[in-house]
Amino acid sequence: MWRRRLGALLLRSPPSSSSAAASSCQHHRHHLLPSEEPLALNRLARLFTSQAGSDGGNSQKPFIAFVLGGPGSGKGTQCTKIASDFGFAHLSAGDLLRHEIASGSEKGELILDIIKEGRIVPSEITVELIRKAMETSSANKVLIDGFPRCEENRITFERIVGREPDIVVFFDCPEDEMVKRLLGRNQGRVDDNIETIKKRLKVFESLNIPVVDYYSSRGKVCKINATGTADEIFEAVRKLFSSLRF
Ligand SMILES: Nc1ncnc2c1ncn2[C@@H]1O[C@H](COP(=O)(O)OP(=O)(O)OP(=O)(O)O)[C@@H](O)[C@H]1O
Ligand SMILES: O=c1ccn([C@@H]2O[C@H](COP(=O)(O)O)[C@@H](O)[C@H]2O)c(=O)[nH]1
Ligand SMILES: [Mg+2]
Repeated sequence: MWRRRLGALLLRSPPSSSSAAASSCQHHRHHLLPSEEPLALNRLARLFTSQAGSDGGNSQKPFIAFVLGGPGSGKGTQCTKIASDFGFAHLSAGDLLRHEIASGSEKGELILDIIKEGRIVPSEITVELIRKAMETSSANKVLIDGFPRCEENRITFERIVGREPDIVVFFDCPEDEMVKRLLGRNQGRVDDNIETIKKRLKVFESLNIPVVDYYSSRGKVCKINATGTADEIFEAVRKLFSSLRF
């Protein structure tokens, strides 16, 4: 009850952005500019949002940002910059799956077949890889890049990890730009060919957008205009992350 009332008190508008790569964000409890925080309220907030454990208060739950956007929208590129400037651990679901393929496991063979087709790997497999990576990293702020891909992914994450993200960053990019970027990526990915790209775009529209809509309805989505250079886009990203309290 207290926490709910406090949450309502803490809602603030994010700063506005006039840059080309602007962001539009919804209200949520982490949008606090330190300069705007009344001290007492800030202290109360920390008291109520910290997850003190048996170690005397050091075991806080990590701040989780899901990073979504179409194939080639620049999620990986921007996550690298966020990790370096804001100290986040960067967990890319696609990279975890490709790592499993490279391990030569039986599961890896199944994953490879699915990725070649641009389809979605069974939720239990991906969530288990993410859960283990989160446990290993023990970071207090985590970017989960390219996940959840569908509602079932989302529900499985929330069930197994027992958390919702604190924020969802959505990179909004036109299809023709995404296709151009993917065809020029040149990293030898089995899914960077026009046939698979078309399938990935369809899966994105039909299964991933509903996840963005779900989190939008929960006030958690910050949409970033993902056109322009990577540095221009990062200016909008930097403004967003600078406004967060984590
Ligand atoms: N703003 C940009 N302008 C032009 N090229 C870009 C931009 N951002 C990233 N790229 C390039 O586009 C390609 C795709 O970018 P990136 O890998 O970051 O996208 P992604 O969203 O992670 O894609 P995927 O979903 O396939 O993993 C890369 O070759 C990257 O260098
Ligand atoms: O949560 C996920 C993430 C990825 N996949 C599969 O991997 C490829 C590549 O993912 P990228 O994020 O583009 O690196 C994707 O097309 C899916 O086939 C997945 O199933 N679940
Ligand atoms: Mg990527």
